Amino acid sequence: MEWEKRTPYLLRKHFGYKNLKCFQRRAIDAWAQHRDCFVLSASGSGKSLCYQLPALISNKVVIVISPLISLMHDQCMQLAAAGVSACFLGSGQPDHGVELRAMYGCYSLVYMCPESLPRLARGLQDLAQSKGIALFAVDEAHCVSKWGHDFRPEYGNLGTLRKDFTDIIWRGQKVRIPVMALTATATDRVRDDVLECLHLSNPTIVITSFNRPNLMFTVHHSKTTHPESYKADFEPVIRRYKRSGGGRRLPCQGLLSSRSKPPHKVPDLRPRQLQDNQPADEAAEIERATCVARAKCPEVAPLPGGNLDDDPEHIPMEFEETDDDVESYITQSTVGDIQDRKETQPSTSNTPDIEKAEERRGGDFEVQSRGYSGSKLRRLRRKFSVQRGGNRTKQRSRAGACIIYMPTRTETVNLTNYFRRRGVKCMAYHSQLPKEHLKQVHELFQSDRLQVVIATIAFGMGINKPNITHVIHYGWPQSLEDYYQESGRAGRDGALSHCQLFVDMTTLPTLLASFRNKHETILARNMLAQCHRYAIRTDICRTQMLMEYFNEKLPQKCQLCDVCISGPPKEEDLTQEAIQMMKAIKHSNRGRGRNFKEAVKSIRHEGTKRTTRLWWRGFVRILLEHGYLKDTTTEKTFAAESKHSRTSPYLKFLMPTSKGLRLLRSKKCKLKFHPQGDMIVAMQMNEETNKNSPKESRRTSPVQHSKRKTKRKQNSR
Ligand SMILES: Nc1ncnc2c1ncn2[C@@H]1O[C@H](COP(=O)(O)OP(=O)(O)OP(=O)(O)O)[C@@H](O)[C@H]1O
Repeated sequence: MEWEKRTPYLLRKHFGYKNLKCFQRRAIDAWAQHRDCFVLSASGSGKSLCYQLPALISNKVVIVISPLISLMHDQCMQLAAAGVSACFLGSGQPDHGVELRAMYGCYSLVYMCPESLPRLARGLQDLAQSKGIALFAVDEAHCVSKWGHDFRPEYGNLGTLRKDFTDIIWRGQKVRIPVMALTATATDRVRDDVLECLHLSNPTIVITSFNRPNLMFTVHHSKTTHPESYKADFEPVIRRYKRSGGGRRLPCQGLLSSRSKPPHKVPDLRPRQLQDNQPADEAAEIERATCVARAKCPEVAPLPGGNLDDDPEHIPMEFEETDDDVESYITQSTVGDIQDRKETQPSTSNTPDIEKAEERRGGDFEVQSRGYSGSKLRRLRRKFSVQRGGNRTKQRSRAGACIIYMPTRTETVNLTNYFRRRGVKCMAYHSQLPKEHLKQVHELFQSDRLQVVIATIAFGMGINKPNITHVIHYGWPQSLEDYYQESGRAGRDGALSHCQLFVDMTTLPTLLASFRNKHETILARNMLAQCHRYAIRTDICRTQMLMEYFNEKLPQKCQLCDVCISGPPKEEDLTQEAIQMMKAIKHSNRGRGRNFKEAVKSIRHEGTKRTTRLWWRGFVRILLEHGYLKDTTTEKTFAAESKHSRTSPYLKFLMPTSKGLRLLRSKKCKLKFHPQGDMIVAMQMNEETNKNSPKESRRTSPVQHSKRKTKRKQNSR
């Protein structure tokens, strides 16, 4: 094929790769045949190259539709480093000359938001007929679909591309400009929706495995809203980053310096090599970033005096108290929603304070950047190659970088403070912080000068940083698409990386506030149910479960996740419990079944060692999954939307199935199951209460308990 001849040279020259990956070859081949294409490939697999290379091969312009300015900016910077001219257009572009030059074909790649498309329609037509447009690439194409996890209504208008650029006259010939849609997260339904909305005609579908074999998925139970939990859950992270030099002394600067205390004289215990390699200006840069943020934000509260060391025992010996702490207060004060200063404790409220789509988009920021071409391009390229090859980067990234996702904005700030007090260099990121601050976080993190970012979902799309070794989700994600996409930020260099999920298994995930119609609410709850199922199951490999969600069958277990490593818990004979539940719901079956809570109450009254509703909820879900019971309410609402409809955690009215009734009649049947996450937590809680309660009340059923009570009353009479 003609295009393949130039590829090795271009690949080596601009990107330093030897070969195209198989899926990249297929996508570019479709483009070369003027065919539309849909590319579905794991995050970090290299989708960008599928539309970047056509620009270089054809010497025409590639128009890339992208959802966030920050994302476009990152890509332009990376292309500049690769010696490819690129620019982005739209509200974030301060230089109007860039738009003019872009429409004259001065840049190989032109990025724009979908909102800009109607305004630029005329210019694009002219460009297509003059310099020529090689391709329209719709990046993060799942935003097109309202079934996707990042729906953007403006993406719905992109269907016009196919109509408007089908018969373009270029150098006397009629050409059809292909459209390429790319995404890393799309279920079958989302994929079909994208194809339909974009009006792709007879597209080539390129689907690769979703699997990222270097990601270790683990799930942990944690009372994520409990004040003690930060300590238990984050100590390993803190230790890692303290060791790698996160808490060194920062130089005092400007308005912050007068507030800081003189440093304690403590011996510097850090390894020699580390001390020598740590540039002092980085910390100053972080500080400067927040100074700027503070200056820009009118509602900044005065800095609190004298309470930097209200937790002195937590200031590590080898780290002097840092001015970074002061910065954390600035970060708080820019939030405006934090009242007191006891924020080293997690929020006790479990109510998420963000609306998902808004938060994700709100995390975008404007960038003062013109296009990259000519001498500017060469300068940038030199600068980047020095940074890339430099020793400093290697030294800094030894512990890897880490993103911690918190469910609420308040909690991002709380945890940032907590980390800083323990000497870890980190910054908060959420949509309500000043844009200047967000931009700085991006830049510092990207250039390895910041190790930990504590963020809401606003920080995610487009973070293409190779050495992120840990992504932690602290609280229930809203969907497995979200979870997988955000976790996909880890291990992009191919190195083994950790994706940890901390959830409170005693609670059910709740929806973030948003405008949804009834159907969308059902869908969103269904997505939550999938997250719950993922976290609670103790007997299926986590990666296999994630792949199953994306309709991919992974033939082997990953051998990395917590289920594969520790193995499922021992099977228990739960026949008696199954019969108890079956009996409890059988008798009040009047067409709609028995309320789950009432059923548990009646079982407790009869006497059982399984006293918590939490345990029964887990167990009922097993029975539902195995077809012994059905949930009449969730069946109606979930069945249409989910292949896992039986496993919804939101139990309401239960009825035995014919299989369940057969179990009641049979004398020999034995039911053995692995207890699930919530059942294990319930049993542990039970044990603890038994340990702490007086001996006589241990392991007594409510019936025994009430009998004992009457006896006591009689005696006293
Ligand atoms: N042919 C190739 N050979 C080797 N490495 C490659 C190749 N193509 C891409 N990569 C590398 O893969 C990494 C991810 O690339 P890219 O940002 O395009 O991923 P992506 O699929 O767009 O991810 P996301 O969906 O998360 O945005 C980059 O660091 C890039 O260097």
